[in-house]
Amino acid sequence: MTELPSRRLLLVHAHPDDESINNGATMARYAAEGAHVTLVTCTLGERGEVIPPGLRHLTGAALGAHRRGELAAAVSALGVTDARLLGGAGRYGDSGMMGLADNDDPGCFWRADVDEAAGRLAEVILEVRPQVLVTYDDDGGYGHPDHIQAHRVAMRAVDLAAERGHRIAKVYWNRVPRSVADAAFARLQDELSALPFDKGATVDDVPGVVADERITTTIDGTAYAAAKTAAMRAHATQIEVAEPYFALSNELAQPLFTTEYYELVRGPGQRGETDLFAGLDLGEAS
Ligand SMILES: CC(=O)N[C@H]1[C@@H](O[C@@H]2[C@H](O)[C@H](O)[C@@H](O)[C@H](O)[C@H]2O)O[C@H](CO)[C@@H](O)[C@@H]1O
Ligand SMILES: [Zn+2]
Repeated sequence: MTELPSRRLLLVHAHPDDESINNGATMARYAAEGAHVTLVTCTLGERGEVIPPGLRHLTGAALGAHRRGELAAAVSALGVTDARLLGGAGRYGDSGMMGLADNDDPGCFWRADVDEAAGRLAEVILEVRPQVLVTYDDDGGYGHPDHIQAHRVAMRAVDLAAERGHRIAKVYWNRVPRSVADAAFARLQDELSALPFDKGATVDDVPGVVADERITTTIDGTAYAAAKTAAMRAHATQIEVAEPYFALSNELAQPLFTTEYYELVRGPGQRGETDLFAGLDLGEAS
């Protein structure tokens, strides 16, 4: 088996597009620095809305296949070569927004057995042996069933992998510090009239906003802004970009962050980190 780089990062996401929105600059930076970046996406997003009128004929499996192609283009823009679908393409269906009848589809990710799905993710962990894992908080950032389930499966897989021989040293949740969000939305209100979007989102619409005190790690991805923006543009059915803002199909403008923030929830570390691998002895057998 080919020797993997000494730094190995695993990110677990719900749908194609979440990786670029939440961690595009981080992924591009670590890939450019030679770390091994593995992305696991849990569904194909086949229940998503479609922004471009010319693509609105895409629904169900056809939309899922198209978004799989968007995901491939996005990870290529980020320089990431190891992108996987949990359990293989289509194993877990898009569950739709919380409260919809879609959530009752027996084949959707929200209805998946967490231990079974986590066992599949643990196999990836035992193969790649990452030191760091990134996922959402227990609300999935904004309460979407697939995001909540991705959190649950990821956190369970960390425990299963540890039982089976690989302990992930550091686990982070995606975050945005409130002071940064407040300042960005103040600027957005000033600039909204010049944007191609009807309205602005609010801070409450942004996943993972927490008090500044909970932020442990700041990844300055300014140098990788172009890669992140290109990756977000690749998800054309879901995202419209008007730098330094973007909107989803709800047409609510929100800031496109190229500095990305994290909360360390497991493992050694301290506030003020600027590296997800901070404090790790990467020479140790792992
Ligand atoms: C960013 C994200 O998680 N997108 C999900 C989400 O999509 C939203 C949903 O369609 C909602 O109805 C829209 O108002 C919003 O603009 C969309 O971003 O949920 C989809 C269905 O589960 C999912 O496919 C998409 O990736
Ligand atoms: Zn999502």
